[in-house]
Amino acid sequence: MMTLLHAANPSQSLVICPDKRGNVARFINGINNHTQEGKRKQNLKCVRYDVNGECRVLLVANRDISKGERLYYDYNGYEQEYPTQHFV
Ligand SMILES: C[S@@+](CC[C@H](N)C(=O)[O-])C[C@H]1O[C@@H](n2cnc3c(N)ncnc32)[C@H](O)[C@@H]1O
Repeated sequence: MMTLLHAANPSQSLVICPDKRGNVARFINGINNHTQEGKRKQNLKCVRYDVNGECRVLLVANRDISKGERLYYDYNGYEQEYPTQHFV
C-alpha cells in the first residue's frame, strides 16, 4: 500500500492498494531506498495527473532507459512501511 497524498481527512488521501486491482506495473521492481547505490537505480518516478476530474498516477522515466533494462521505482511513499533493505 502506498500513500501518495496525505490529507487531514483520510477520505481525501490518495492510496494505492494493489491487492484490489493491478496491471502490468506489477512487474516493476523496487529500489533499496536505504542505500545511495539503491537510490541510483531508480529510473521511474510517480507523477499525479488530473484526467477529466479523476486522479491518475503515472510512472514516468526520470532518465533515458535502454531496451531490456529493468524498471525500478521507490515502493515507499510517505509511510516508509515497505521493507526494502534486502532488495538487490
Ligand atoms: C511488484 S513485484 C516486482 C516484480 C517482480 N520482481 C517480478 O519479477 O515479477 C514485487 C515483489 O518483487 C520483489 N522485488 C521487487 N523489487 C525487488 C528487488 N529490487 N530485489 C529483490 N526483490 C524485489 C519483492 O518480493 C516484491 O514483493
